[in-house]
Amino acid sequence: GLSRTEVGTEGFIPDCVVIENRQLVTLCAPKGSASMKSSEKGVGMSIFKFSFSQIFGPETTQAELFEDTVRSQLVDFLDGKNALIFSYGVTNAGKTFTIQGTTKEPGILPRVMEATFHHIQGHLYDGMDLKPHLRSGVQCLDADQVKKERTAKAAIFTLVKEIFYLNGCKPF
Ligand SMILES: Nc1ncnc2c1ncn2[C@@H]1O[C@H](COP(=O)(O)OP(=O)(O)OP(=O)(O)O)[C@@H](O)[C@H]1O
Repeated sequence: GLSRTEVGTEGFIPDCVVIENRQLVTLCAPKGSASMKSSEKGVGMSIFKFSFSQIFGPETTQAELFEDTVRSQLVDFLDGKNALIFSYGVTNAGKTFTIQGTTKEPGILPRVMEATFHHIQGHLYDGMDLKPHLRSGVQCLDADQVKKERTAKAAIFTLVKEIFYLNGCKPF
């Protein structure tokens, strides 16, 4: 399999994190660490192996991760099925980077949004008489209720514009 060692990546000590293959990671306690000292005394272990259904190494691009992990869930979601995608890990592990990403390297969330809106293009309902209700219901509004919704929407847009002005940003 692909054997590679994390070297030079911020925060990793060489040989501490070894991606053995697409399914297996070995973690070795660093020299002098508490785990290493206890294992030398015969308490606990200094090497841990973790297996996963698929490991994506540091060379993985946001686009590759999206295609290999999210795309099929997104296709099912657009077909009406439920899907849950979450990131989990210690602080600084890269959760925000993976989900949100950056302008240059957008993560899962903006990619899902783009694909979703692309998918429903031309099918958007721009009437104001249907309102989402609770988890998956829809409320049909009468003329008076529609008027209230329009007023509330206008108020929100005004508020957002004010916030943009206050922050010195261009309004949309
Ligand atoms: N795959 C990656 N490629 C390049 N840089 C990354 C990657 N993953 C994370 N980083 C960088 O590592 C740093 C920590 O990542 P991030 O903020 O996403 O961690 P986090 O798990 O969300 O942390 P916290 O739990 O503290 O919010 C950031 O500067 C981020 O840009």
